[in-house]
Amino acid sequence: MKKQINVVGAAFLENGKILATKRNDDRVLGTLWEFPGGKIEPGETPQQALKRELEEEFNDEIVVGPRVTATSSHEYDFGVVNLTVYYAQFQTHHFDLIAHSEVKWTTQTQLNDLQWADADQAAVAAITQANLSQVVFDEA
Ligand SMILES: Nc1nc2c([nH]c(=O)n2[C@H]2C[C@H](O)[C@@H](COP(=O)(O)OP(=O)(O)OP(=O)(O)O)O2)c(=O)[nH]1
Repeated sequence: MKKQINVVGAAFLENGKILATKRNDDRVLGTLWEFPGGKIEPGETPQQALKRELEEEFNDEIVVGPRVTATSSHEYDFGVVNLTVYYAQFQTHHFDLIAHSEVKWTTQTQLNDLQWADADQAAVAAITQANLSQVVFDEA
């Protein structure tokens, strides 16, 4: 069986726009757009993993909101990525680009103009169809 890689991503929502990020070129899938985040480590909840990753990648504290849609799996040559995306908001605004080469705040329709990693298709489709004004952040 191929290696299973459990990954969590953040769909940051601000003023009706969603943050799309492009990984540094030297990383796996470096030419594609993704939701910032990374692998869930043993013993972590998805929310804890997301907070840790965003501190590592942007040096920011975040609030994790509801899940965008069900976990979706995609088989790459290096393994199977099981991706879960959550809506999120920034609590701090350092926004240091430590692991990314490009970031873009996009409207729902503009999301479809970007070339996303294969595992992201379901989340992108769900966000495109969502009523973003009804996404609630309990902790915020
Ligand atoms: N963060 C993130 N990763 C994604 C998305 N879509 C997708 O297929 N992936 C893949 C790329 C990677 O294989 C994996 C995430 O792992 P990661 O962000 O820790 O990337 P990495 O392999 O560079 O990390 P590392 O082993 O160097 O610590 O999931 C996405 O939207 N966000």
